[in-house]
Formats: sequence, C-alpha cells, structure tokens
Amino acid sequence: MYYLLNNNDEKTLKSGSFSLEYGNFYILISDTRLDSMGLKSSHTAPILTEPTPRNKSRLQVPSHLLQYSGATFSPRMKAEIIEIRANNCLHSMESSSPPHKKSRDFNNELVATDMDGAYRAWQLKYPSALASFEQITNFAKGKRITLFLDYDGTLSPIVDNPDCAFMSNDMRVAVKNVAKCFPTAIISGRSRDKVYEFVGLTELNYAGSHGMDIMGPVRQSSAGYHDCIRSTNKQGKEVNLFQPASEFLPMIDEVFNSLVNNIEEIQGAKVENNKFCISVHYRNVDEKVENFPLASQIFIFHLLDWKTVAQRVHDVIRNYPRLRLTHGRKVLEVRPVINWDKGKAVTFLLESLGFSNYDDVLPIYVGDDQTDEDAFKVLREGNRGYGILVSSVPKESNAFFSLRDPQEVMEFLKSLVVWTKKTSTL
Ligand SMILES: O=P(O)(O)OC[C@H]1O[C@H](O[C@H]2O[C@H](CO)[C@@H](O)[C@H](O)[C@H]2O)[C@H](O)[C@@H](O)[C@@H]1O
Repeated sequence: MYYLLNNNDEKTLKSGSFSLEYGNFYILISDTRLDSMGLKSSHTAPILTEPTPRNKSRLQVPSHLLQYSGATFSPRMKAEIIEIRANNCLHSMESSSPPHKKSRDFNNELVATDMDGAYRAWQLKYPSALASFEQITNFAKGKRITLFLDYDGTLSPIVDNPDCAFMSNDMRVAVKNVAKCFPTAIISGRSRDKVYEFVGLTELNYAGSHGMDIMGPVRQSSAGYHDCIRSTNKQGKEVNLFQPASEFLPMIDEVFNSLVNNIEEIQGAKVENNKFCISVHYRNVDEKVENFPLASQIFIFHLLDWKTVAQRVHDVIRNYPRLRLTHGRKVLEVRPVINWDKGKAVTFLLESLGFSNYDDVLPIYVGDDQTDEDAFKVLREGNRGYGILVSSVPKESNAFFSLRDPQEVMEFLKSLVVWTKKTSTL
C-alpha cells in the first residue's frame, strides 16, 4: 500500500528514483518505508490521510509514479513528515468541530437551519432512545439491564473549563436511583479519582483513563487478566483493581511534564493528567491566527493557535512510539499503545458482574465521544446490547439509538426507574 502525503509547502522532493513537485501533497511513500522510519504506528487517527477535498482537484500525480522504487529520506524529510502528521492532526481537530446548530435572521430571531432537517433525517438511522423506549424495554424482558455511562457530555454538559464540569444534583439523584435498580458503571476518559469526585456516588463501579483503570466487583476468576489485583475501595470494601497500562505510569508522567512545558504557554490550552492518559485541551485556544507579522507571533504568546497545539503535541510524542494520539471533543488524548479501550472495559465489567452469558443481560452504554465508539461497537457486534449516542448534531456512530443532550439522558434514566418499578409490581 502507498500513502500520498499531504503538505501545503512549496518544495521539491528529489530522491534516487524519482523527483516530483509537491506543492500540495505530492509525496508517495510505501507503508514498509513508513514502518522502517518508525512512522507508521497503530494510531487510531490516521498518521497520513487521503488528500482533503480542497486539495483533491489539484492532484496530478502521473500513474507511473505509483511504482515506488525505494527512495531514502533525509532527516529534513523526516522532520517534514512529522510536520505533515501534525497538519493531518490539525485537519482532524477542525473536522471534529461541528458547525453551530442555529443561525439568526435579520430580526435577530432564531431560525431553523438545514441542521434541524438533517438531525431529523439522522434520527431515522439513530432513533431517539426516548421515542424508542418501549422497544428497548421489550427487548429487556427476561434480561438484567446493565448500565454503562460516560461522564463528560453525557452526565454533565460540556463546559469551557474541564475542572468545572459538574453534574447537576438532579442528574446525581437520577444516577443514584437507576443504580439501585441495575448494576451501573461510569466509564470515563478522566482519571478514576477525578470522575469519582465529580459523581460522588458509592453505589457505582468506576473505570477511569478510558477504561485503563477499573475498580469493580471482586471477580471469581481473573483468568486472562494478569494485571488484576485485589484491593479495597475508599469505603473499605474489597474490590478488584485492573490497570492494564500500569507500566506506562512513569512515561505518562514524563510526557505530561513535557506537554505542560510546551503547551501551557499557548493561551487557553490546558494539559490534564488522567493518570494512564493525558488530555490536551484546545477548546479555549484561537482556532487560527492569520496575517500577523512573524515577529508578533513570536513575541505575543496569545497569538498561538490550534496548529501550534498540534505541532507541539507531535513534537513531544514523536519520541514516544509506545504512545498514540486520539481525538475527542476539542481535546487530543495521549494514551498508551495497548489493546485496551472502553469496549474492552465493558466486556471486563460484564464478566466481573457475573454476566459472561450474554443471553441473560442487556448492556446499555450511553456516551457522546469518539472513545465511546469502541464500546458501541462491542455491543453492536453480535447484537449484545444497545449503544446510545448523545449528540445534538448528526454524526456516524456504532450506536443504535440517540439522545440529544445530558437533559435527555436524565429523562431516559428516570424512565428506566419508573419502568422497573411498574414491571416489578405486576
Ligand atoms: O470519557 P469522558 O468522561 O467523556 O471524558 C472525555 C474527556 O472529557 C473531558 O473533556 C471534555 O469535557 C470538558 C468539560 O466539559 C471540556 O472542556 C472539553 O473540551 C471536553 O473534551 C475531560 O476534561 C477529559 O480529560 C476527558 O478525557
């Protein structure tokens, strides 16, 4: 397989075997070559992507150049490829920022835009879990519902300051009540301690760091899970602690410090230590700084933008091939390259709860983010349960159903409680 690298630079690439202009993206490179350069990793986000639609029409690479015959790359080229990687990261940052839902007309009144129609059309594919409540509960008959809840954007609204993403008391009560009816777990990208601090309910199980830090019920068998140890929780109860990325802790701390040094001078940027992974927030950073003389960009720190964030993150993690980068909501997530994610955490917790047999259980996972897709996928495969995507804009997902926002999530949780009480008195 060959990759066509995307670059906006005006330079000429010359190699022993071919020479071509790459005004916008004219470098062809084989995947074996990328491997040998240590550039092709298991990153979830592609390191090198297809050309963007903007550039597509300008692609004029003669077909004979597809016969790559073994060019070597100078350190300068390598640096350029790292820059391209950062540029592609920037494209993902831009494309993961959906447009505003509403626009205003001349009278400053809210008018519906195409977005509303698009959302309704999208709901044909991902029906509202509230509108489909009966279908969900019909399927749950004879089964034990098990709930998995993401935190940010699902139980708490997205806010500018990650330290202030508090859930409402009403939501806390709703989660507490639902946890009395069904086994319930929170699976968050935050550190486990932090998300516990926000939720504050002892009756739940918690998985932090995108599932890489699970505190759950004592398992009867830990077969296949070598990093599983017995521990006690804050209430003195015996629990199982599963931390499959524990060997990465020193590396994560080191990278966290480098990122803080490199990123936090960018106004609005924030680096969050989530124990087994790191979040680099750019929600409050200027998206693009243009048309400023170079000197002012150097001396006035607040002129740094998303592109700078992407470049600096890549500059730091290029030295750590065992770390990868994924994208969330205006956040870059640095995490260990291990075969573990929120989907695996769901399977682990189901087994811990004694539900290895999927005929007896209906897992429901509610989440809003890219990392929740791994859990949706696990449930979709083999029709094991339902993923519910929380989103107010249309997006492709492995979920079955949708809810617009945390308010609707709360309504859904309350409906589950009412339904359980009704069915148990029948
Ligand atoms: O898995 P989650 O519980 O959804 O955690 C994912 C990340 O959520 C947080 O960041 C997001 O929410 C912030 C507060 O609303 C918001 O400011 C930020 O832009 C969002 O990306 C959290 O701070 C991250 O550490 C989590 O990884």
